[in-house]
Amino acid sequence: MKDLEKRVAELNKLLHEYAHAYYVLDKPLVPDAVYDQLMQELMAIEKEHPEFIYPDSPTQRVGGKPLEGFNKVTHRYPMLSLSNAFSEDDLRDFDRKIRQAIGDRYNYVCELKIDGLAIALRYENGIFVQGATRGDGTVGEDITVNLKTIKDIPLRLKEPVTIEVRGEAYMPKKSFEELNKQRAENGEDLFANPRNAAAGSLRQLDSKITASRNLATFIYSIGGDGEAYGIDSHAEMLEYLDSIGFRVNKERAVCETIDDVLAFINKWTAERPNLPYEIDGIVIKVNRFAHQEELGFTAKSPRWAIAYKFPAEEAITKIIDIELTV
Ligand SMILES: NC(=O)c1cc2c(=O)c3cc(F)ccc3oc2nc1N
Repeated sequence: MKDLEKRVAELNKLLHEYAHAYYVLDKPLVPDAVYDQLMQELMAIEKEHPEFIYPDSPTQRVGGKPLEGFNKVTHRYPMLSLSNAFSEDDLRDFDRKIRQAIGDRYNYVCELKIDGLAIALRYENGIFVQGATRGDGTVGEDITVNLKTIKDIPLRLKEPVTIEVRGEAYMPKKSFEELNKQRAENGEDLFANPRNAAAGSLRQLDSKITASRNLATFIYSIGGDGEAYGIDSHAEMLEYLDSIGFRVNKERAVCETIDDVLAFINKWTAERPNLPYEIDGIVIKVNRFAHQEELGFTAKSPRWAIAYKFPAEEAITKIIDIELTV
C-alpha cells in the first residue's frame, strides 16, 4: 500500500507540472499521449482507492452532478471597477492629476484589457479553495466548480501560500467561432460575442458544459495588499503571480511617460485583430504600490489606474452607414 500512495503522490506532482507547462506556459513537456496515460493510471488507482484522492487531484477538475443554484460569496476585498479614458486628452488629464498628486518620479505598467469576465480566486496553503464572479463588487457568485474546469487555473500553486487573486476569464476567438458554428448547426441561438459566451459558460449549473467551452484566464492582481508578499510594485506582482503558477499576460510593458503609454496603445490598436482573444482597451496603472497608496480610491475605482477604451467598431460602422446613405 505504501508504494501505491507514493505513486499517487508522484502522479499528482507530474500531472500538475505537465498541465502547468502545457496550459499556462504553452510549452508542453511531454506528448499528449504520455499525459493521458498518466491521467488514466491515476484515475484507475483513485477508482480502486478513493481514500487516495487528493482534493487538488487533476482528476477532480470536472465536478459531479449539476448545482441547484450558486451560493453568494462576499469578497474579502471589494472588486472595484476601472474608470475610463476615451481619448488622448483624457489620458493626458489622468497623467496630469497623477503628477499633481505625487510629483514626477513615477512610471506606469500597461496591460491589454481582456474582454471577459472578472473573477476572484482564493487559495489556502497553495490549494485552490474558492472562485467567484465580481457580482456587484462586494458580493459575487460561487462558481468554484466551474472555474476548476479551466485548465490554466492551477489547483495547486508552486508555493503553499494563502492568497486571493483577481483576473479575467475569457473565451478565445477560435473557441467562440467553433461554439457558434455548432450552435447554428443545432438551431440554437448564437452568442453575440466572446464575453457573453464566457459569462454564459461560467454561469452554467452543469460544470460539464463549462468544461466543454475551452475557457482561459489571465491573472492580473493580488486582492488586498501585495506588500504582504514582499512586493512593492505592480510589475513585480505580475512576475510573482507568474512564478507561483498563474497564467499572466505577457503583452505588458513598463512605460516611463504618458507618451510611452500612447505608443503602447497605438501598437496594440494595430495588433488587436491578430490577437487570439478579444481586448476592449488598454489598462494603465501607476507602478509603485507606495504611489498607489498615496493616490487611493474613489467610491468605486482606484485613482491610480485607468482603462483606455478602444472606439466601439459598431459605432464606427454606423457612422459610415449614415455617411453612405446620406
Ligand atoms: N480586463 C482586464 O484585462 C483587466 C481588468 C482590471 C480591472 O478591472 C481592475 C479593477 C481595479 F479596481 C483595479 C485594477 C484592475 O486591473 C485590471 N487589469 C486588467 N488587465
